[in-house]
Amino acid sequence: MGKILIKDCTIVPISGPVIEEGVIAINDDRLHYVGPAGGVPAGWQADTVIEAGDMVALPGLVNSHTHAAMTLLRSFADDLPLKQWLEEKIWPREAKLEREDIYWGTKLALLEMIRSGTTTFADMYFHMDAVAEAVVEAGLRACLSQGLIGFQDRGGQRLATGVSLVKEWHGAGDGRVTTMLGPHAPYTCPPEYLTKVAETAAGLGVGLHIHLAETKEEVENVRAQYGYTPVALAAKLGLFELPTLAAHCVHLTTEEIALLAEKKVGVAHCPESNLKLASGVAPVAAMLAAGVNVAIGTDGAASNNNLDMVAEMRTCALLAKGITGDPTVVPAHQALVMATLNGARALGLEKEIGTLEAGKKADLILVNKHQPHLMPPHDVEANLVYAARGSDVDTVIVNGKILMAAGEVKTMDAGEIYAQVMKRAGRGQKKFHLLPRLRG
Ligand SMILES: CSC[C@H]1O[C@@H](n2cnc3c(O)ncnc32)[C@H](O)[C@@H]1O
Ligand SMILES: [Zn+2]
Repeated sequence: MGKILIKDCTIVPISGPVIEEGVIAINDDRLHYVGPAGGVPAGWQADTVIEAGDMVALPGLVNSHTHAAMTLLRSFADDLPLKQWLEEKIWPREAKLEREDIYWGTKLALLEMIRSGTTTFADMYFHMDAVAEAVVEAGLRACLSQGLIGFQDRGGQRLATGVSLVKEWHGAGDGRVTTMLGPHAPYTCPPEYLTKVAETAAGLGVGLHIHLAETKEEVENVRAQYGYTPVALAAKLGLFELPTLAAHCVHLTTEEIALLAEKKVGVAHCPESNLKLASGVAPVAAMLAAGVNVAIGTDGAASNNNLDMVAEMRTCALLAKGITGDPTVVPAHQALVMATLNGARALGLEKEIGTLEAGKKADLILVNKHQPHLMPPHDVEANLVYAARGSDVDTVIVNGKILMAAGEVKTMDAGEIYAQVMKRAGRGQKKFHLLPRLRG
């Protein structure tokens, strides 16, 4: 790690106004100084100097809801509604995935995330020890939950696996890995099981990561079966007494929005997945107005179909305007806050990451602004949200370590990952052919 000095960049700290010709000093894993040139203490000597005159620095993006290893199922099942997509395509294929498949699918996801500026993500899937291993190796930060399905007779066994993940991996990778328990959804976890999971999480001192109110059908079915909507059921069972990260929250009443705000539930808004599965459009403007902590997630690459948080920010802002008929909702700064600080808060990490401030962990990205589609920079934040692309990210630093410099990922072998994924993704289905130039 050591000392890194980033010189002459435009800084978007999120916590305050944009700083032109700024300087960022990093000391091991933390930000030592963020501000105008001249503010670095005299005699402070860097081991690495990054000349960043062409760059915009901002906090690393936080993908608040994904299933990383679903990169293996990218373009495997498209143009279907959620229930059919899950029941007829995804779950039968997932049942055949082995631990090593998930490890390599996650590696591919991490490579995609690093290259598009995500430094932290919340993940819910199976074989999460393999995910944790991949995260520790790649250098990213992640909040990991074993996905728990309570129906069938293996709910107890799955919960035990989730508990082991917490005990064995919480704090791993110099604190970069944190954990939660991940009850999948009220339609796959009966109330007694949700209660048991919540009690277990309380005992472990961790939060919950759950899919909630994603489709109209879910709301109607859960209400018909249990007498409560998904949000009301989760509240009644005490889930919201714990830190809860709720993915989607598309179909909500005004009362439920107020409840999510009161209980400080972190909402992972996944606009592109919701659009593609035609699940609906989450009431983001209303949630923000009511004080709900709304973050942004991509969901998995099988429903998005990418993990590009720069694109997701843009979709989030545009969709909120389109659906309300009000162009003033979710302005650029708000979209950036959602993709950084709100994401950090939803994962319980707001004291450590989410803004560029001295004392916080050194998780940041540099975006190359010297490109035709980012000129002129009348408003840097607007350019980042409305004009930038994930591929504009040049440099990624997590916990004070450079993971990507000048577009080159330092901690991963892309050729090996592509070869492994091509071998595993089509197993038992179809054969993929790897071009010679992609072979490891
Ligand atoms: C139990 S591990 C996670 C589980 O969630 C599935 N999944 C992926 N995307 C969605 C979504 O949008 N709604 C509900 N469930 C989803 C994934 O395939 C895994 O089985
Ligand atoms: Zn999901």
